[in-house]
Amino acid sequence: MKDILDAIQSGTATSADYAALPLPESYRAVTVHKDETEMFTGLTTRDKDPRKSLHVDEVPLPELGPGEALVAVMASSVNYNSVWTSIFEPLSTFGFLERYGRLSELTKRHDLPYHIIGSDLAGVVLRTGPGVNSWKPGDEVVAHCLSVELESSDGHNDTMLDPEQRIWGFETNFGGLAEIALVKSNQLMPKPGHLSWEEAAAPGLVNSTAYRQLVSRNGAQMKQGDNVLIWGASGGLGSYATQFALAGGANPICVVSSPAKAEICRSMGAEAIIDRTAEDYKFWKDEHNQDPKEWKRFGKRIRELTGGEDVDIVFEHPGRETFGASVYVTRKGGTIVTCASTSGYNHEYDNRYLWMSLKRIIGSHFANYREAWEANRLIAKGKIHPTLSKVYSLEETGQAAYDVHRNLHQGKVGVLCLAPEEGLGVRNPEMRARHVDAINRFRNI
Ligand SMILES: C/C=C/C(=O)SCCNC(=O)CCNC(=O)[C@H](O)C(C)(C)COP(=O)(O)OP(=O)(O)OC[C@H]1O[C@@H](n2cnc3c(N)ncnc32)[C@H](O)[C@@H]1OP(=O)(O)O
Ligand SMILES: NC(=O)C1=CN([C@@H]2O[C@H](COP(=O)(O)OP(=O)(O)OC[C@H]3O[C@@H](n4cnc5c(N)ncnc54)[C@H](OP(=O)(O)O)[C@@H]3O)[C@@H](O)[C@H]2O)C=CC1
Repeated sequence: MKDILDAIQSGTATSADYAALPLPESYRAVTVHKDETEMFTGLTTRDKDPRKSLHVDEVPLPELGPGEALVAVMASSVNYNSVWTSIFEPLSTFGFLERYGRLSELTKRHDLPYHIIGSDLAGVVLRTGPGVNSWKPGDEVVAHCLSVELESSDGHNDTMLDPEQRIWGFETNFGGLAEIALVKSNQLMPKPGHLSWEEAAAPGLVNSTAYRQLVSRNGAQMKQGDNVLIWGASGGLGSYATQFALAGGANPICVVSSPAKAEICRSMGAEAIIDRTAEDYKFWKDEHNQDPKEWKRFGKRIRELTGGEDVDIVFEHPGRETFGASVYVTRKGGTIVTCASTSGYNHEYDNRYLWMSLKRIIGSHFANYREAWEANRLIAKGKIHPTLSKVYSLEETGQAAYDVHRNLHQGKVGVLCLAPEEGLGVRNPEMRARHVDAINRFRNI
C-alpha cells in the first residue's frame, strides 16, 4: 500500500508505473458484520450508535471482473445511506448482498459475512478489467454510486430504471470507505482538478441526487423564478439543492434548524430562510394526528418571505414529519419531489389539497449515468462547490456517521482513506484560487 501511496504522491508516476505496481492481498475497510445485525434490537432509532456497529477491518482484495476497476481511494465521504446500514434500518443491507449474489457467478463475490460500505470516492485507478478502454491505471477519478447491469431494455432510456439497479456501497459490497474500492468502470468520472481529494469525494452522491430531483427533466424541471422550498437546506442534499436553485435563477426558501445553519444559507446567497426550531412548527399533534393549522402557519411564513407567493417545488426528504405540510404549501399545479423519508416512510397528507389543486408528487432516486456526469461537470467547472465541513480519519468513520445520524454536522462530512492529510491532490491551483472562499464556506462551522 505504501508503494501505491508513494506513486500517487510523486505526481510523476506513469500509467505503466501504476500497472507494474503489485497489488496488496488485503486492505483496510469500514465494515458492518453480518453476525451483528441484531445488535440494536429493542433500541430506538436515535439510540442505535454507528460507533458500535462500524468496524475497520483488514479485508481480502476482491477479484477484478470484466468492465470493472480497482481504485486506490484517497478520500471518501459519509452519506446517510451508510448511517442506515450502520443501524440496520429499514433493513439489514446483507439481504441486498445475498440477492445480488444470486445473480451470477461474478456477483457472488458481493455476498460476504461483512459489508464494506461507502458510496463516494476520490482516488486513482489501479487496475481495469477486460473490456475497459476509457480508463487506465493512474487516472485520477471520482466515482458515482449507480451500479447497473444494463441487460434489460428497461434501463436504456434512463439507467435508474434498470431492474438490476443498485447503489454501490449500500446494495453492493466493496464500497468507498476503504483504502481500495471495486467499481464498474462506467461509475468513473474525472476528478475535478481544483479540488483536494476530500473535497472531490464530498459532492458525488448528494450532488447527483439533488441534480436529478430538482434540475433534470426526470425530476422537478426547476426553471428561472421558481420558488423552491428546500428542507434541510444546509445538509447533505440541501446544500446542493440550494446551490442549484441559486445558480438556476430560482428563489430558494431554505428551511434549517439553527441560526448557524441559517447563516450558512445566507452566505450561499439565499435570502428567504426559515429556522424551524425558532418558529417551533408542530405539524403532528400526536403520533397519529397532524395539525393543519400548523401547515397554514408555515404557509403564511413562506408567503411573507416570497411577497405572497406559494412554492412551485418542494425538495422533500424528511418524510413523515414534513410531508403533509409540504403537500399543503405547494402552489396549484406545483410539484413535491421526494427522494427519502428520514423521519419515517409512511407518509400522510390530505389528498384533497393534491388533487383539487392539481399538484404532483414525483419520486426520485439518485441519478442516471448522464445526470451524475452532468452534476460532476458542474463541480469541475466551479459552478457548484463542495460543502465539506469536517474531515475524519478512516478509523473515526463511526464517529463521523454518528455525527450525521444525530444531525450534529453541516453540509458533508469527509473521510481520509489513503490520503495522509487534508489538502492534497489539487492539480489546478489557479482555478482553486478563484473559488477558494466558496469551496471553504462550510469548513469548521
Ligand atoms: C443514493 C442514496 C440513497 C439513499 O440514501 S435512499 C435511503 C436508504 N434506502 C432505503 O431506506 C431503502 C431500503 N430498501 C428497502 O426498504 C427495500 O429494498 C424496498 C422497500 C425498497 C423494497 O423491498 P423488497 O422487499 O425488495 O421489495 P418487494 O417488492 O416488497 O419484494 C420483492 C418481491 O416482491 C415481488 N414483487 C414486486 N412487485 C410486485 C407486485 N407489483 N406484485 C407482486 N409481487 C411483486 C418481487 O418480484 C420480489 O419477488 P421475489 O422475492 O420472489 O424475487
Ligand atoms: N434516494 C436517494 O437517492 C437519496 C436519498 N437520501 C436520503 O435523504 C435523506 C437526507 O440525506 P442528507 O441530506 O444527505 O442528510 P443530512 O442529514 O446531511 O441532511 C438532512 C437535513 O434534513 C433536515 N431534517 C432532518 N430531519 C428532519 C425533520 N424531521 N424535519 C425537518 N427537517 C429535517 C436536517 O436539517 P435541519 O436540522 O437544518 O433542518 C438535516 O440536516 C436521508 O434519509 C438519505 O438516506 C440521500 C441521498 C440520496
